[in-house]
Amino acid sequence: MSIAADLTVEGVTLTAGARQLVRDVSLTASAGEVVGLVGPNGSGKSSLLRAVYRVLRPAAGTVRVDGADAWALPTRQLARTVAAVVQDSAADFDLAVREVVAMGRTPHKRMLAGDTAEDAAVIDDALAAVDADRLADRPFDRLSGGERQRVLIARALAQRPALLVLDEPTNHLDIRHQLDVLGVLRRLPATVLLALHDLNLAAYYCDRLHVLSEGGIVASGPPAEVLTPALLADVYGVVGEVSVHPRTGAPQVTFLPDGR
Ligand SMILES: Nc1ncnc2c1ncn2[C@@H]1O[C@H](COP(=O)(O)OP(=O)(O)OP(=O)(O)O)[C@@H](O)[C@H]1O
Repeated sequence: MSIAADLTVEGVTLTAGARQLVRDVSLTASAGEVVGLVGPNGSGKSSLLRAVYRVLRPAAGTVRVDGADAWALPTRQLARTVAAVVQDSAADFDLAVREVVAMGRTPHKRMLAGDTAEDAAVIDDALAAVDADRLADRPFDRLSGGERQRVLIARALAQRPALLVLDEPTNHLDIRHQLDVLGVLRRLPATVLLALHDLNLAAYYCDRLHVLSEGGIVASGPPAEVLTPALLADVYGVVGEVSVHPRTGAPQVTFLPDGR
């Protein structure tokens, strides 16, 4: 298995009953890239991510991971390759934090095998990466929203995936933990596809962005090419200025709430 996988989404259409959630979407994330999905509420980001981590089967189109049809891979092979951190997962585990993170090792183990020293080290690393080492023995279901989110990210890291898919991973996190988590994702060898609402964080941490609007992709490319005042007006209906931050070199969006 590669350390980082190539993701190719081609012509994907997603439906729920008669409703079309996403239509004819194509996008790529190359090995090792951090690729952001941005767009207004209801534009189809979560739905598209669900098709990639194999929860919502495309009505048309394909999702390929290193060339293989993700929807045809054996479950165990998929779990060794792709990890997901989803929105408001109904993860009410009656488990300690460390046990939740240890679940990330399951795809790599034989049935009923215990944790090896290597598993223990990977779990320790994952906990430390999200500043959750101090939470290791706490019951997961008593954690705060942000603490839970960090533990679920640690579980995904412990899976050592070649493709990591995250839906709003900074949700619930304070600013320091937002920056820390995105920094960790940035440094991973894996390919990362994530939905983000904060355009300044997306601009700083993502190599490329795909902008979704009403179920379709309306712009794709490096943040500096994609995030323009015209796009902010067209897609979000807001007035914003975009400058290059003098120290980070990343595009920085300033919103002008009253259009001034
Ligand atoms: N199972 C479903 N049945 C009907 N409509 C659905 C279903 N799942 C999603 N939708 C609709 O599809 C559209 C896209 O939803 P999705 O959750 O993908 O958007 P999103 O871009 O992730 O939004 P947000 O930024 O609010 O999280 C929305 O209009 C949503 O109401």
